[in-house]
Amino acid sequence: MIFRTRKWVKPEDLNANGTLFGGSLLRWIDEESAIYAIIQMGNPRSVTKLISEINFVSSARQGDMIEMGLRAVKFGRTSLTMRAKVRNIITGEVILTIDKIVFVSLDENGNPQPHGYTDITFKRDRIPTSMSVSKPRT
Ligand SMILES: CC(=O)SCCNC(=O)CCNC(=O)[C@H](O)C(C)(C)COP(=O)(O)OP(=O)(O)OC[C@H]1O[C@@H](n2cnc3c(N)ncnc32)[C@H](O)[C@@H]1OP(=O)(O)O
Repeated sequence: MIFRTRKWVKPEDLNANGTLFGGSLLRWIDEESAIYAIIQMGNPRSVTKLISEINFVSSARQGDMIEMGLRAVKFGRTSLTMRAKVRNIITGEVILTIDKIVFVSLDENGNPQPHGYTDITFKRDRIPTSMSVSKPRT
C-alpha cells in the first residue's frame, strides 16, 4: 500500500468532541480514491459505487499529521476495488480502515464502460488528458 496524501488536522476538521470529524476524513478518502481510480482506469468519468464497512480505529487530534494509503485489490470489467488505510505519520497508529471501495468507469451516457486493465500501473501512462484543462507534461 502506498501512502500518497498527507493532511494536517486543523480546527475546521474537528467534531464537537475535539477530534477529527469522520465526515471530513471520508471526504478526503473519497477524493483520494477518485484520483487513484481515474489514474488506474484511465477514465475521468469514474464514480464511487460502494464503500464497505468503515472502521474508525482511533482518533486524530488538532495538529496531528495523517497520511492516507490506497491499494487496488481487484480489477473488474468496468470497476476497480481498492482498500484504504489512514494512519498517524508520527506514531504510525492506524486511524481508519476500509476493506472495499468500488469505483466504476462510465461512458459519456453514464453507463458502465469496460476499462480494459487487469493490474496496477505505477506510471503515468493511463492519465486521461482529453477532459483536462491543463496541458499534459511533455
Ligand atoms: C467520486 C464521486 O463522489 S462520484 C458520486 C457518487 N457516485 C455516484 O453518483 C454513482 C451513482 N451510481 C450509478 O450511477 C450506478 O450505480 C453505476 C452506473 C455506477 C453502476 O450501475 P449498475 O447498474 O450497478 O452497473 P452494473 O450492474 O453494470 O455494475 C457495474 C460494476 O459495478 C460493480 N458493482 C455493482 N454493484 C456493486 C456492489 N454493490 N458492490 C460491489 N460492486 C458492485 C459490478 O460488479 C460491475 O463491475 P464489473 O463490471 O467490474 O464486474
